[in-house]
Amino acid sequence: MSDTEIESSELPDDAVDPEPQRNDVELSVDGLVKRFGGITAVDGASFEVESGAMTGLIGPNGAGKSTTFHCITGIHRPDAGTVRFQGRDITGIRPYECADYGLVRTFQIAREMANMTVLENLMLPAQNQLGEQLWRSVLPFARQEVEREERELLERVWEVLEFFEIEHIAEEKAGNLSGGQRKLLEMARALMIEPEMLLLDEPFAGVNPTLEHKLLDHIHELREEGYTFLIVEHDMDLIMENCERVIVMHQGSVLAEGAPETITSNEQVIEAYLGGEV
Ligand SMILES: Nc1ncnc2c1ncn2[C@@H]1O[C@H](COP(=O)(O)OP(=O)(O)OP(=O)(O)O)[C@@H](O)[C@H]1O
Repeated sequence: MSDTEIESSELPDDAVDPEPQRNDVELSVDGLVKRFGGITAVDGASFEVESGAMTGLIGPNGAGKSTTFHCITGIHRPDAGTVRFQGRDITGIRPYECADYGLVRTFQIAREMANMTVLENLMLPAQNQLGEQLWRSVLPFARQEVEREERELLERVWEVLEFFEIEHIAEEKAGNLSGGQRKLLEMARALMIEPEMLLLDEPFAGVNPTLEHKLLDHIHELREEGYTFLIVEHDMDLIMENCERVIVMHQGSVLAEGAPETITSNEQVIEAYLGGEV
């Protein structure tokens, strides 16, 4: 036995996991509960997301998908349950801590960002980490460091712009973009934080078919590079065609989980969610 290994007999009983977490589980949600007054938005949801996979989270309106996203990324504090990212308990952490760990969700471009250019919008997420301290802008050595970091940041911005093929709109105000271009920008912003896992909330809403294909190509390309995706989306066909696994939420909990073909033939799903139309 190596120094780092611990015999299970040395562990307290409650530390012995009868089903140890597989290495390839990127995110696990266990018994998540979130209430708003008398409404239980998430009611004991449990699921796992595999590393490097594209997983779809679907369910009818009000099923609790967005609230689950908010609980995972620290926007809401869950009333019960645990969230683990890469094996680490991240339940109830702050959104910025979540991003620091590499778990990032896309955000709609806020109204105050609409007057900023695409370039400025991309600089912002990473800029918080740079040149913030006064001493760094005053001391000559630190100033050089800040300048170097800013140069690197700008290089990264252009890399991301090129990846999404939106260099031509770099100087455009975010408020003037089409719905599809905004979605590209939202994802580009998330990539600036250099995440390992991306949570996308309806990334294709309001996107025309051409841009939808482009966005999907980018997502697949990123997936091949090793990024993990969890996507909330209402377009069922799109999820079934593009995700390896699908989680179905209904009334705050997980009704079914599995490969797309098992989901479309699951009677409970057909009954409760698809209304018998599949
Ligand atoms: N901040 C809140 N305050 C009160 N109730 C809320 C709040 N957020 C969500 N809810 C309620 O919780 C339930 C789940 O909502 P949620 O938005 O998570 O569902 P959803 O599956 O994302 O729905 P949709 O597909 O329509 O976006 C709904 O009944 C909703 O009205």
